[in-house]
Amino acid sequence: MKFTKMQGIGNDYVYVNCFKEEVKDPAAVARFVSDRHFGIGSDGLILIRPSEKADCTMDMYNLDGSQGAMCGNGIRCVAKYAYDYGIVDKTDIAVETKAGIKYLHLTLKDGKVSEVRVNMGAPILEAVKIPIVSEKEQVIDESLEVEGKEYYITGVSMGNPHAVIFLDYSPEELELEKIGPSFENHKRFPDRINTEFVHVLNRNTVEMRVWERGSGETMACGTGACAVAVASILNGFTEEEVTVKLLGGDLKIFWDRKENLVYMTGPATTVFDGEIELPEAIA
Ligand SMILES: N[C@H](CCC[C@H](N)C(=O)O)C(=O)O
Repeated sequence: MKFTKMQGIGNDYVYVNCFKEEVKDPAAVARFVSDRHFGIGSDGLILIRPSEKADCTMDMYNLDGSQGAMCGNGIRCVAKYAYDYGIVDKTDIAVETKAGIKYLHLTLKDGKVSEVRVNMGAPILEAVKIPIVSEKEQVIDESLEVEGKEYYITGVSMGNPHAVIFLDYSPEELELEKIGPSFENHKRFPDRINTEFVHVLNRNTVEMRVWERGSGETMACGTGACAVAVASILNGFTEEEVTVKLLGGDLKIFWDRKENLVYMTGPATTVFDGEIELPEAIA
């Protein structure tokens, strides 16, 4: 199977061009290729497939084989891939996802994609649509007990579910691998959840770490950064333009409250092209 390894501020996936390749069992292939010792090593698998309604379709699978509806760092790389590998010959691109069609703009420098701006659509705040079990219609700064400790979460979906927690200290002090799974699998999250731990630095800047549903801690999460910016604005901590500092780099998020649309701007990088022999059982 031919693939391209790409990363968006360190959130790395194996990309397969399904205009040319066929992947019969994406969940199993995701688990195999993601393994950093027996496979290629990645946060998951992204299939780039034809679409009837857009320039292409993005299907995203986490490291554990579960499918996510949307992937922010991933969709920037899909747009760059589509341009670089000739699926499109324009810089305004539409990508179909399970969270609807997303519209992207590629910025070129010396003919190369240097930055990608994504219209991520409207944030979803209704608890039942995230989903998060709650008595209230929205989950804003709501208490959640995890392993006997009380945290306060703000729930936002960007097509995939997020619980945002604000700390008054740097998230680098957290032992994420210890507490992450307890959030991910908490009974109040029927579809599991991506959890972001945030420290507000000023009215336009926050720093965060993320424990992703199905992938564990990643260097960055685009939809997570959008959820963090929305939660920061809802809680009155920042302005509508927020620089989100993640382990792998920064993303610029703008929540246009008038249009109720979230824009994410960041890089997309191709690491290498490769070919891998899949085990017979999943080939
Ligand atoms: N890393 C991705 C998000 C993956 C979300 C996935 N973990 C799920 O929702 O199951 C991003 O850049 O948005």
